[in-house]
Amino acid sequence: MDLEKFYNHIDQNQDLYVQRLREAVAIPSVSGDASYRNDVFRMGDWLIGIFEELGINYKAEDIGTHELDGQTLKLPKILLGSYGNDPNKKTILVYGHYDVQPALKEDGWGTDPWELVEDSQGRLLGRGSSDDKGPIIGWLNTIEAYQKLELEFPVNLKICFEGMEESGSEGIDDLIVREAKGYFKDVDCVTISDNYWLGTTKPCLTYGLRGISYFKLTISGPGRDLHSGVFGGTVHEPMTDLAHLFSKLVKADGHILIPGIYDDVAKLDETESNTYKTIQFKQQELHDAIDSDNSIHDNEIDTLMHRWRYPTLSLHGIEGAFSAPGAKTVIPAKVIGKFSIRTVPNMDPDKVTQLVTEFLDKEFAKLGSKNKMKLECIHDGKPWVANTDHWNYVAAAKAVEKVYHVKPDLTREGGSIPVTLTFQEALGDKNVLLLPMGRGDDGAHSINEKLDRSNYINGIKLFGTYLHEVAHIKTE
Ligand SMILES: C[C@H](N)C(=O)N[C@@H](Cc1c[nH]cn1)C(=O)O
Ligand SMILES: [Zn+2]
Ligand SMILES: [Zn+2]
Repeated sequence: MDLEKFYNHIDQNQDLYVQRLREAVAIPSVSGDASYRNDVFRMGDWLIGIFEELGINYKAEDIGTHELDGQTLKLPKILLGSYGNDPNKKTILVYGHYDVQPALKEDGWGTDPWELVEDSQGRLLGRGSSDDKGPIIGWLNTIEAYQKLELEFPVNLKICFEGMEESGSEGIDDLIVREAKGYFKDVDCVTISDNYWLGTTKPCLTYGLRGISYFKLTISGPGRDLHSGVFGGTVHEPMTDLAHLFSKLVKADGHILIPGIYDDVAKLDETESNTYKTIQFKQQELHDAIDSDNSIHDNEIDTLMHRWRYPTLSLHGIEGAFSAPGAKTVIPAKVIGKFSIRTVPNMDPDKVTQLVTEFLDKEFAKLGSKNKMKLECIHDGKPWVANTDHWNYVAAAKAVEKVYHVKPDLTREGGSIPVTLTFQEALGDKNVLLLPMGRGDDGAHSINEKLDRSNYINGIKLFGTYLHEVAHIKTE
């Protein structure tokens, strides 16, 4: 295959690809907010339109309903696509998600989050540009480029795009297990592009993810919100209890205070320790990505270890608390604290929930409060680490070298993609590769999320080259 011709074609079609991403970003497919559910459906339909244009066989799997914000809602369909069916070719499964995190202009976005805006530095700003609309559309652009150039597609491609990843991937595990010997039967390996380079200049292949256990801690007491001047000092205030409990979970330096939480964390051995020494990463890249220098650790290795191989606990928010500007003197009647624990090998989600429950029950009892406390784990997913000696990683490394003229770093990721381990296990220990498209400063989940035009375009080249390399690599 003439890769130069392939790359030229992609360069020449940049604007078409950007336009596609623009259309996708304009659909606010927020899975975690019931009021956007129709937009998540619309986003699925938009992708189906492209599947049809490209002649991808597909099924849109109905996976039932779930409860959200006190409503029973239909879950977004899981799109299963199939492109090519040649028994002499390898079969690669690509997974991605078409839902996004919430975004409000007033959170601090410089532009409308649902309008793709390209700035003077070639950054394509918009919610979902990097996580994960750019990458999933990247795969579809890759198929189109092969078609337009009338090149033989190098592999059989299976596609699995879901619309609930940002909200715990509800319903997908059952589908994967159910279809392991059906739709996913011939899959040789899995590739996921849903994470980011470590920094801003060097591409990487990612072989590990942290798990996540996400908790909802509800404290309720008074039957209604109260006037603090009239009732302050005479009632147990839910917010006071919650603030107290939050303060017991984690220290300011990030150390988790829940007894037993570190017990199962994999011990650091010399082999692993050595892997951190060669990674190209500078503290300054962390500071640039967070627009601040408030890092806990003062060196790169500790920073990476605390992102990849140690658990962390983050406090995310409080539902029901007064949060508007001004000075409302309210005592909220019910507050719901949200926090999550990023888990690492060899932690077990059920044990994490048990430890958190026992600890908070004990701490709440110490308060002597007449309020009620309820703890729920609303979703969890296990950590994952892969074997990087596999041909899947070798092919991807060759592709990176061809497109970026540099050997990729092998990295782990602090975030979570719960479905990764499900694929690996349900498909009979098939290798899974994370092949990121965007950069470490893309601001996924944050304000001003972006995907650099060069990452998007080179990412399409990378996907096409990777499939070409997979087709040619020896598998024994
Ligand atoms: C790494 C991936 N792009 C991602 O953002 N994953 C989310 C998954 C999640 C779990 N609960 C809510 N979202 C993440 O790591 O936060
Ligand atoms: Zn995400
Ligand atoms: Zn994602």
